[in-house]
This record gives sequence, structure tokens and C-alpha cells, in this order.
Amino acid sequence: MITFEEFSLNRKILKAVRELGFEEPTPIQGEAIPKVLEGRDIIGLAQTGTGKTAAFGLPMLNNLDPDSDEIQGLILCPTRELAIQVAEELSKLGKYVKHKILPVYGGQDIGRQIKALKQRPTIIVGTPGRVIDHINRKTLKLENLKIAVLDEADEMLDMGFLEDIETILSKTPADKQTLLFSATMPKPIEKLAQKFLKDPYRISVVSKQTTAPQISQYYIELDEHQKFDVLCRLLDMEGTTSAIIFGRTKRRVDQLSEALTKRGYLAEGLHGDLSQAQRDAVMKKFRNNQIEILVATDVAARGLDVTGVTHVFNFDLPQNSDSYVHRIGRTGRAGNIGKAFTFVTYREIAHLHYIESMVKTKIQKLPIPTYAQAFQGKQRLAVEKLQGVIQDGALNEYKASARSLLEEYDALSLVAAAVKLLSKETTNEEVVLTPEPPVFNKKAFAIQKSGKGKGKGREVRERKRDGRGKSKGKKQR
Ligand SMILES: Nc1ncnc2c1ncn2[C@@H]1O[C@H](COP(=O)(O)OP(=O)(O)OP(=O)(O)O)[C@@H](O)[C@H]1O
Ligand SMILES: [Mg+2]
Repeated sequence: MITFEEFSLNRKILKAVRELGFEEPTPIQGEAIPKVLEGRDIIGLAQTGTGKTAAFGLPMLNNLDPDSDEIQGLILCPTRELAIQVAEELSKLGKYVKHKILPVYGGQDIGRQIKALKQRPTIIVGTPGRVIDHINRKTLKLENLKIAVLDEADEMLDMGFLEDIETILSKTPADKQTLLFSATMPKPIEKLAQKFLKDPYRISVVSKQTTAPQISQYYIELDEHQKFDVLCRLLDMEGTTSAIIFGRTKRRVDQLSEALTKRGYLAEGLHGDLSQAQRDAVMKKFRNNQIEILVATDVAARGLDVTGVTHVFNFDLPQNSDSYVHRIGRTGRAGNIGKAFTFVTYREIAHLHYIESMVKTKIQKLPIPTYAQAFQGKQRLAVEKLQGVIQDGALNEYKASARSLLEEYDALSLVAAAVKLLSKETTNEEVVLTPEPPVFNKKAFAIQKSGKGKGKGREVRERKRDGRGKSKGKKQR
């Protein structure tokens, strides 16, 4: 087993790593850190939640000069939330080194960013659009860049950021080091790599299955109009306190978060039409456990690392297998276990099996939970709560009340009342959800029928046909 101490990382960085409680490097860290420290270009592929951020972050913090007046490191991320998170993770890892790390993303006041850029940050974490904006304004100069990282490189391509990335990298020195990381590397990534990387060292610690192994995966076949009730039943049965629910469209996300709120769940939505202040507020509440459910479009599918997320629900089936891998990867992170439930309407079954074959993982079929099962599930959770309280003891102060209640009522009624009180209450408020059309994919259907369907190339072609994976027309989430 390797340890962090075996890498030639400086003391200050090792101290922060220890304080963060990282006991040993993850496999991608074990392979990537020495190579990045050596100065190699890297293509790093590893499952969701396995510490890719530190895999590039630690050697970057180590090799770049914190006393420089220039931007030395640039990390590009597909979404604003991810840029903020990566900047925070690097700040924690670099707590004892003096790097100035600045997130730069769209939706944030540009004047404030310009001011912050004047403070001479050494590492920038940004979304491509806003970085270009600053390059054009000449408020961000990359002439002395030493390391460029493309986090979630495939997603940035898929979102139509290829030209932006090309523009940005054309402003950087040719002899810089370039690192490319993701949990999925579809074919078009090769072209990008050939263009921008020099003799890259390839690391793939992904086993046969692309999904993280600690996630139990289930699917439920149902009618579109059954989805909401089934979701509520599952939430109750599972006693979910931190979950992400993915919906296909912004309208879906709005309606679903509103519907869940009406039924008594602490839920809020996240998508690209909200203001940045709203997006920040929602993420903050979710990270602080002030809301129990984050309802989101694919804007939250990539990279987001929120501790304690136990469940992911695909309320709508994802468009492709890579989206599936990343969405469910919001749980089961850093060695924790997680559960993922995917709703599939009858016309989408072929697509689900196609995804299953692409990710090389068995997704287990579950029957629709009945109302009675949900009711029992809620009660079971209430009973577990009661048992926990009894185990914790310290009940003496309550025993006088208990005695006087027992004089008036029988024990059975009293305990039943306690269970009822502790069972999650949900209302039956009327909710409105506009139905989404099924994901129908001719290619997936045809492949499924012919019994073929192995290999990633197929899906890539199919995505192009869908008009995705092109460089023009940025994806809206
Ligand atoms: N060596 C380690 N030991 C324990 N925890 C770690 C270690 N390295 C990273 N972590 C923690 O694991 C979590 C996941 O890390 P990270 O977000 O970098 O994963 P990722 O591989 O980038 O996932 P994704 O593909 O979803 O972006 C973070 O909370 C991080 O702090
Ligand atoms: Mg990541």
C-alpha cells in the first residue's frame, strides 16, 4: 500500500492532507500524482467520487510557485458550481501553501472578478465562457501558465465548449503541462487529446464497470403519471435525508421541487435559468442540510461532491449512459455506499437496457412499491428512531410523564401513538406535473433488437445524430 508520504510532496501539503483525514491515496491519486509531479501530460480516467480533484490538485499546488505574480495554473470546469467546489477543495488542500486560488465563472459580478484578478492569483478555476470573456478584456493573462487542467473534459466538449477551449489554450505557452480528467472518456476526447496533449501518460483505473461499485442500482418500470407518487413512496420508505433527483428539463425541475414542497419535503430546484445568487443559495442550503432534496437538471450531474448524499433518483431517464454514470455518481463517494433509483416508462425500456449494457452493470428491477409498503416503511423508520432513543438512554426525566400516561391509557395505544407521531407525515395536496415525452432512441432500440450494442463508438455516433457532441450550439440546462 502506498502512502501520501511516499510522494515527493512538500510538508505543508502533506499536513493539510492529513488534517483532511485522507489516510491513503486513492488508486487514481496513486498513479497520477507521481506522473504529474514529473511534469507529464496526463489523461486520467477513474470512477466518480474517487478523488480526481486531489489527483491533479495536490501536484499542482506542489509544483507551482505560490510567490509568482502570474497565473500559473488554470482549471477549466463545465459548470459554475463545480468551479466553486474545485476552488474550495484546492484551497483546503493548499491551506498551508500561499497560493491564491480564484474561481472565475459566469453569473458573478464581472467588476468584482476583475478586482480579484488584480490581486494576482496563482491558480484560476473557471468556466470556459467567463475565462474567454476575461481574456478578451485583457483582465486575465495566461502567457506564463505552467499547468492547464480540463476537468470533466468530455462534458465540456459535449456542451459545445470545444472552440472556447481551443481559444483559451491558444493563449497559453506551448510548453505547459496539460491534464485531462473524467469518469468517462468517449471517443471524441481522443481528438482533443491529440490536439492539446504531448505524449500523454494514460491512466485508467476504471474496472470493467464504469459506475462506482458502492452504488446499488435499481430501476422501476412505470407510467409517466405514476412517477410522482412512486417517488414519494420511495423517499418515505428509504427515510431519505439527503438526495438528488434528476429531471430532464428546467420546467420539470421547477414543477417537481414545488410538488415535493407541497407534500411536505424540504426540496429546492437547481437549473440554468436561476440567477447565480439563487443557484448559490440552493447549493449552500443543500450542503448545510437545510434542504433534504436537491432537484436538478444535468447541471448537477458532473463532479458535484456533497457529503452525505445517500440517494440519487433519475425521475426521468438520462439521455445516454455517460449522463447516467455521472448522475448516480453523486452518491457512493469516497468509499461511502449509495443507492440509485431510475424511473423508466414502458416505451423507454430498450433505452434502459442499452444504458445497462454500456455501463456493464446490472441495474436491478424493483416492483412499484405499494402504498401499504410505503406506510410500513415509514413506520419501520419511526420504530428505529424509538429504538435508538431507548438505546441512548437518559430517559429518567421523562419517566414521570410516562407513568401518568400509563395510568390513563394502555401501553399498546401509547406506543402506537408514539410511532404515529414519529412517522413522516405527508399531505395529499394536488400537484401538477407536465408529462415529459419518453427518451426514445432509434439507435438504442435497433441495437437492442439485434442483440448487439457493445462498445462506446456506437453511442458516440448516436449522440452526434441527436445533434449533441457538436461544437456549435451550447447546451442549455
Ligand atoms: N485519499 C482520499 N481519502 C479520502 N477521501 C478522499 C481522498 N481523496 C479525495 N477524497 C474525498 O473524496 C471525495 C470525492 O473526491 P472528488 O470530488 O475529487 O472525486 P472525483 O473523482 O473528481 O469524482 P467525479 O467524477 O464525480 O468528479 C471528496 O469529498 C474528497 O475530499
Ligand atoms: Mg471531479
